[in-house]
Amino acid sequence: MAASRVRQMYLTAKNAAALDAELMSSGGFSLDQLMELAGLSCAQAVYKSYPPESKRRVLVIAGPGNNGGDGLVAARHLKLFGYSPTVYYPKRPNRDIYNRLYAQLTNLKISFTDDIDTAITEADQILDAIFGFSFTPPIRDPFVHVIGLLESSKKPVVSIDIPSSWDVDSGPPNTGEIGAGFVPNVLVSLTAPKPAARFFKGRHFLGGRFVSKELAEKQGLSLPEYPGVDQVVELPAENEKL
Ligand SMILES: NC(=O)C1=CN([C@@H]2O[C@H](COP(=O)(O)OP(=O)(O)OC[C@H]3O[C@@H](n4cnc5c(N)ncnc54)[C@H](O)[C@@H]3O)[C@@H](O)[C@H]2O)[C@H](O)CC1
Ligand SMILES: [K+]
Repeated sequence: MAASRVRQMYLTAKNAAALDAELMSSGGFSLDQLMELAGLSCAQAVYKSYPPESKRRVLVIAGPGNNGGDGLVAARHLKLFGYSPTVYYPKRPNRDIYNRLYAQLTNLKISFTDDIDTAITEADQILDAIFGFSFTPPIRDPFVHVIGLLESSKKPVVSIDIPSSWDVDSGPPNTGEIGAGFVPNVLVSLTAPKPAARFFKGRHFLGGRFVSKELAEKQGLSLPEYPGVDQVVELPAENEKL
């Protein structure tokens, strides 16, 4: 009898990128679809963590890649859920998908800001959509300044896929490096948690409900069931897994 492969929950940076590519090739998904589901998951996780009655002013900090795109999608859903999102998007690549998301947000009268210092001061909470699984340290400007502000701010932060500035596979930066003091309150892992999530102690959701049982099996992934129609499932805290 063939030995069965041990299935685990974590996806390295390399495997996350490969799975993403597979979803968009043999999986038949378009990037727009995946990003829409990813961003909707993140908006739902924000809603479950900080309902709009208490923390309405959400600052979405969007980076230059698809993590930033997830943040733009989330901003649109957050507006529809009753929040007042503002977006800081300092590096906007001229790509069709991002241009369309930008148009959707401006049509909903979601404001964009260039003043990150004031925006953080005025926000009730922050959605960190700066970097995801393609981040490679060390961090470059203007995000060095932004991460520094997030380190010193006491505002609650929800991070998409990884806490930005953390290495996807090895976790938080070393003491003294940029981001060493950046500890978000909530993490929304997409598809599957990345190894850095092992170091995360706050509320942890899984989103990106687009992997079939067969594909999970093929990838050696063990993923939890999503409840009902939810786009997120809450995972046990790291210390509860011990
Ligand atoms: N299947 C899924 O789970 C899906 C996840 N999605 C999201 O996409 C990101 C990964 O997106 P990608 O475009 O590959 O990369 P990033 O957004 O992580 O960032 C790339 C971007 O950042 C720049 N960059 C990299 N390192 C640095 C640095 N040290 N300093 C400054 N800038 C840096 C790089 O040049 C690029 O411009 C994944 O995490 C999910 O959030 C998809 O939306 C859907 C499918
Ligand atoms: K992030």
